[in-house]
Amino acid sequence: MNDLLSLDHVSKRFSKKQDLAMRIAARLGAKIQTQTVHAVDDVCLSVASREVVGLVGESGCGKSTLGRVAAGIHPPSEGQLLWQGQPATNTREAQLKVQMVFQDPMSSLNPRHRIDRIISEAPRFHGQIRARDASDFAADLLQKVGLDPDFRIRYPHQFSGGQRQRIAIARALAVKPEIIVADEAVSALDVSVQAQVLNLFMDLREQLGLAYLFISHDLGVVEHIADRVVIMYLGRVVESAPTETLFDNPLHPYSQALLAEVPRLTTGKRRYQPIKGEIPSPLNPPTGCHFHPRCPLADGECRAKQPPLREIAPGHKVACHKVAEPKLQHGEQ
Ligand SMILES: Nc1ncnc2c1ncn2[C@@H]1O[C@H](COP(=O)(O)OP(=O)(O)OP(=O)(O)O)[C@@H](O)[C@H]1O
Repeated sequence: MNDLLSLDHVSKRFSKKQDLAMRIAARLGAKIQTQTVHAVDDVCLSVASREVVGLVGESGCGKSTLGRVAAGIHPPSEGQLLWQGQPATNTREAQLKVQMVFQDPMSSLNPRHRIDRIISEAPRFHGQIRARDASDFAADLLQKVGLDPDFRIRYPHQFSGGQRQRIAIARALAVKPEIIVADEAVSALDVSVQAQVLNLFMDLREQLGLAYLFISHDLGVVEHIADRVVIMYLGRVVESAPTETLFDNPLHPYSQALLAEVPRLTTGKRRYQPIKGEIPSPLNPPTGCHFHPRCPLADGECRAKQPPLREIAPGHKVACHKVAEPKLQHGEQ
């Protein structure tokens, strides 16, 4: 498959906001050290045409930040974005090719604007449609996402959560993207509505040839929708594999622990130990392998050395000192 979007050794750091006490102390002349949050740390990730990549990990591991970097909302602190192999940051077209759908459509849809304005705003701004075509344009997109075209004259508060998420999807589609970054896009919806919106994502993939970076903490949803799964832990990718491979044979102790938390998924499969302890602070990440303080296999090497992400089978990459190198077949280099 040809990669559309690639994140090449991308890191994203934030300066931690100072709380009130720190700001007052700073005003009084105290020397306050700025703390740095290592939200995303040296991540390589790609999304191919029509591919659904599931991005999974506990809260705070950097999924949303990575999604925002992929969608061009946050510039990376290090590394770069490539669109079809070319640096993407300078071309407006490349930025429009990746659109984002968020968890809470109520806060991302302007409550004072009519739906036709919300949907047509970006393509009008970018000169893709004329003002007089905006209403028909919105009606057409509403139909594409399974809503009544007459809804275009209504306001966001007049819709249910599932309908608002469809409107957010229509707005994302308005600039003709090739990749949608869906950030916990079904997490706030009831289970039956979740299934409908997931089906809509899959229908749009068929109809429009879309690819997705699908961010979710819900492994059940990811198993259902993704072709490939990327597991993040404290800003780094720890494992990446085709979905079936990852669910049948997770290799990283963190991936195994995540799967152990979903009983339905482990039925009839190998049993793994659930994860213990809290995710450490990205302000002061552990040395070596970030997962070592919670890992049952950790030893001195894990505490001292960061494991590289190695390809141990075609398409299956893992960053763990304890996963053995694959044995070379006779005649292989
Ligand atoms: N704008 C920001 N300024 C400072 N710190 C931030 C900012 N955005 C995210 N962070 C921090 O970066 C880390 C990763 O956050 P992020 O939201 O990307 O994780 P996540 O895996 O998506 O978690 P969640 O599922 O809870 O959203 C967290 O420690 C978070 O507090």
